[in-house]
Amino acid sequence: MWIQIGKKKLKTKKDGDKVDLAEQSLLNKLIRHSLVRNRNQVEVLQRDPTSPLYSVKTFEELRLKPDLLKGVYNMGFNRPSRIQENALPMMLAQPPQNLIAQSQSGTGKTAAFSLAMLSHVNPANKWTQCLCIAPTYELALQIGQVIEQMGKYCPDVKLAYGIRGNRMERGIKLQEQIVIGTPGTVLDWCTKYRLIEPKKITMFVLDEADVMIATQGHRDQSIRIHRQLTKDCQMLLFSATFEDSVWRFAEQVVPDPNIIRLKREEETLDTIKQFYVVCKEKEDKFTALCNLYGSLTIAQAMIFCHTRKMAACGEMTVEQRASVIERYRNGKEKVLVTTNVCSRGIDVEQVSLVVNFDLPVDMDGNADNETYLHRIGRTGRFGRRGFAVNMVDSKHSMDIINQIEMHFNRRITKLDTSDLEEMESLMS
Ligand SMILES: Nc1ncnc2c1ncn2[C@@H]1O[C@H](COP(=O)(O)OP(=O)(O)OP(=O)(O)O)[C@@H](O)[C@H]1O
Repeated sequence: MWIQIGKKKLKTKKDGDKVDLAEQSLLNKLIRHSLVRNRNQVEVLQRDPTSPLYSVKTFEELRLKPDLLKGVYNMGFNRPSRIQENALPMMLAQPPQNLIAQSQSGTGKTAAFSLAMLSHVNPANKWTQCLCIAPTYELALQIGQVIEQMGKYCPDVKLAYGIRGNRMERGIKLQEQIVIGTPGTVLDWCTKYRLIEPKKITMFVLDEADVMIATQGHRDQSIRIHRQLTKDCQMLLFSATFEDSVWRFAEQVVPDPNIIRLKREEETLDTIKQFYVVCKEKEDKFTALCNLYGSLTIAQAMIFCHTRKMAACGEMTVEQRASVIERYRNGKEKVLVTTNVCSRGIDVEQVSLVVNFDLPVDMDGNADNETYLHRIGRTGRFGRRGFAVNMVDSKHSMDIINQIEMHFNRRITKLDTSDLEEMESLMS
């Protein structure tokens, strides 16, 4: 496979499919180099008052503990983003305050609530104090990795993963102060296995809170966990999207919350350029994809399909799926073909292209605007540039593009993938 970086064209694999380590290392260096350029872009955005990455405060001014400050700087963060600057003081206030918070994809929500949990726990107490639940196994794993990285200099704070396959001995209470997991397993840990004492939980975080509320299975399990907590337990709900009905429900469930909410026109990121390609037949979508690859410098891409069969991940176990994502995260795979299971939260900074091979639709065949936003948000992470390309192969899919444009009041530009010059100028 050939990959183009700037004017350089590099072969990633030698004949016989063996990776040349020196070549690979040079490749990684060049990829990193292009990311360094992007980092400067982040600096610029963080000083632009209209950017969601903008903040007036430093991490020091957010009064983080020294060990956490070390962790944050060790991750390469210089300044907080807007959501971090606004949400952290609310999450750390005394007496504790509830929060429902919305911020665009890739603007540092995970980092914000991870910092809140790490700041909140008392490491001397050897029982679970913070519970965080997320909709998928891979997202729970990813959040756990962020907490581990950030908490690198807090050796007494421990974390347990409440995910499928992580078997624990029944009845023996966990000593880990933080548990991150999916709702089904965490519920089992609270009720069936009694590993967690729900009355001792003082911070409860729902990531991707809208989907946790709107999807029936998740909602029932989350509510059952919530019912066992005390009334004083602090509740923190985060997502990039909240449909109106979901927002109303959240406000009913969360007592007296602080609220951080975006206006509809603020939900999309300017750094992600959105296009659609008209394809006469289904097969044309493959040609369009090849053309995109032929003319773009794509570090990594994510391609979304409707069905697991189409994405060829139907037969995978959650562990297999997680290991594929890990390979992708480490740059060992350049393309991830997936269904909606990876539409939310997955954070891989090198993703420069998202393709909606099949457009996101709801049960009634209408545009699923929230899923659309989460899918395209897999690129353009923390101020980076990204491209989102939608394949349109019918009148119905054109209608969906129009619905999405109207919903976010954003233009999605037509792209002719057979016209290389036009592509270059539009996508530069
Ligand atoms: N203050 C910061 N400075 C630099 N990078 C940051 C900062 N905060 C977060 N990041 C990085 O930005 C990327 C996106 O952050 P994160 O995953 O927390 O976003 P998110 O808002 O939770 O995204 P999503 O809506 O997709 O779940 C991550 O790679 C993270 O390490």
